[in-house]
Amino acid sequence: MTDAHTTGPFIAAIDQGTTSSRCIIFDKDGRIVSVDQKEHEQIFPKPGWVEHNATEIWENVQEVVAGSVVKAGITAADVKAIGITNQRETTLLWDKNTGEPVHNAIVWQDTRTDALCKELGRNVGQDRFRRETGLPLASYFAGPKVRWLLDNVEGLRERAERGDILFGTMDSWVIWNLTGGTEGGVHVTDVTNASRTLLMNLHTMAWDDKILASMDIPAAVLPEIRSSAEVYGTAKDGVLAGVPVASALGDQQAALFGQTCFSEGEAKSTYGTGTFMLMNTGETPVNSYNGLLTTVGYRIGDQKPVYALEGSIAVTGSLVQWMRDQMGLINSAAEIETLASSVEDNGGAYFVPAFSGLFAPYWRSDARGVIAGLTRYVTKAHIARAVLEATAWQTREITDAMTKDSGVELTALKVDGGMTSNNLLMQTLADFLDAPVVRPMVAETTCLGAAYAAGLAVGFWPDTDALRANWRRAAEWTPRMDADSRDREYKSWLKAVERTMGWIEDEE
Ligand SMILES: Nc1ncnc2c1ncn2[C@@H]1O[C@H](COP(=O)(O)OP(=O)(O)O)[C@@H](O)[C@H]1O
Ligand SMILES: O=P(O)(O)OC[C@H](O)CO
Repeated sequence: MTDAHTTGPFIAAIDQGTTSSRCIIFDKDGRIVSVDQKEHEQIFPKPGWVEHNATEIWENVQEVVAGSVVKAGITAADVKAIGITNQRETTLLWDKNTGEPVHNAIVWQDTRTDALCKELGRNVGQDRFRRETGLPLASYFAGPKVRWLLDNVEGLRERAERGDILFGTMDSWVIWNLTGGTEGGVHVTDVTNASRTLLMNLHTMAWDDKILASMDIPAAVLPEIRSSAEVYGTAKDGVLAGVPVASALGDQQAALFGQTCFSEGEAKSTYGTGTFMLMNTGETPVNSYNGLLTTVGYRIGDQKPVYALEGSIAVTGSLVQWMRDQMGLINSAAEIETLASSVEDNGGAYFVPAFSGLFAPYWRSDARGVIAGLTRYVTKAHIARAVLEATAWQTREITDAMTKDSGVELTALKVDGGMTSNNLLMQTLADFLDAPVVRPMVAETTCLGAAYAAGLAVGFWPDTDALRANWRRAAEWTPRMDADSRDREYKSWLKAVERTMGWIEDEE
């Protein structure tokens, strides 16, 4: 039921994430009224391959939307808009006549397109992609995954060229289904999601014909690129039938929006399956010379797009999951804090979780995970500590690169995401960054950002200033580590990172 102090109307935000889908109902003060969430299967067909069943995902989305509406005790009439946010880059092709996916979705962590990316680099050139799209040529992004599907699913290329096949990241898939699917569903994506495909020109905000040709991807499969905050259509069926679908943002951009980082130089870091730090760089794209991505932060209606620099880390929370599920060293994610707190330090061990290669600032697909510095002294508690430190050191490498690229010194870091409930990790982060780390009252900033964008689109909130007023600090960690220890430990971490590189040979 709704909180006694909460009266409608409301905004519903759907977050289609890597491990789960959730729906959160928010009130006008940006407070959570209800939440419903459901996990989906992670499919690992081969080493380095990660897939999702998109039909399962759409069923889960419908379930959590219904669940959150029931828990809130409201009806569609109380909901002014639906906002969408999603795991980015995860790639799906489906048949527009049947609504059936032609293959499982290929997840952002999947490395099967490594060889293809190397080939494209040789034939087309790395620089061209960086210049036009803001991204390095890497298996992380959607474009090469589309090409892989067209090359590997029998008969697909002909169907795609005939115009029967639609491509989308999870935002497009959810919006198409929500707005009617085969019965007139709208095929759109927003600028933030499109900026993760390697196919959108960052300067024109349109699909880049030359890049499409070099990747051999037919334009017929592509969704229309729209802003992040506007009405794309209305929900056709289900408990929210008739409600406008009014925003879409990749989840990390949504978190930037939810953390109200609306001014140049403001940054946030989200600690979930992976970790993604974004800094608002204003209305002009900033090129990175230090391994970051240039991406679209958001675009509200027909206003100018706002750009961001991003540091992406592939493996953080998923390393904790791996410790739990594959290693059996902990029973729950939260237990890693108890285990790691039972020792004073890492016992000399450093864990570099390059499971999907290394993302920012290295972009090395030939790297694989390493635990360095092992001696018989090291216990599972030291490894637990090294696991948490890995997240903090990887963040430090990103903040160093951000400072070099933007010239902005980090004065404090706004954080959110599932891992921020770990106090030891947050303290370690403040220590390694030598800067305060602050967490807002509403830790669900991803959904909040999608709700804010949808609310702006339908006039539920007047402007971004009204949203800023909702941001409140809940917790803060300040640095306690001496500079000598920090520098010494950082050096050891960087040595361990070097050991991960070159593990995968070209022919593998
Ligand atoms: N107390 C904790 N300590 C460390 N990691 C945690 C803790 N609680 C959750 N996690 C990790 O956080 C991730 C879940 O966070 P969430 O923000 O829900 O992720 P996502 O949106 O990527 O699915 C999981 O990978 C989990 O292992
Ligand atoms: O679903 P998350 O929170 O793990 O986020 C995934 C990112 O969008 C990948 O780029």
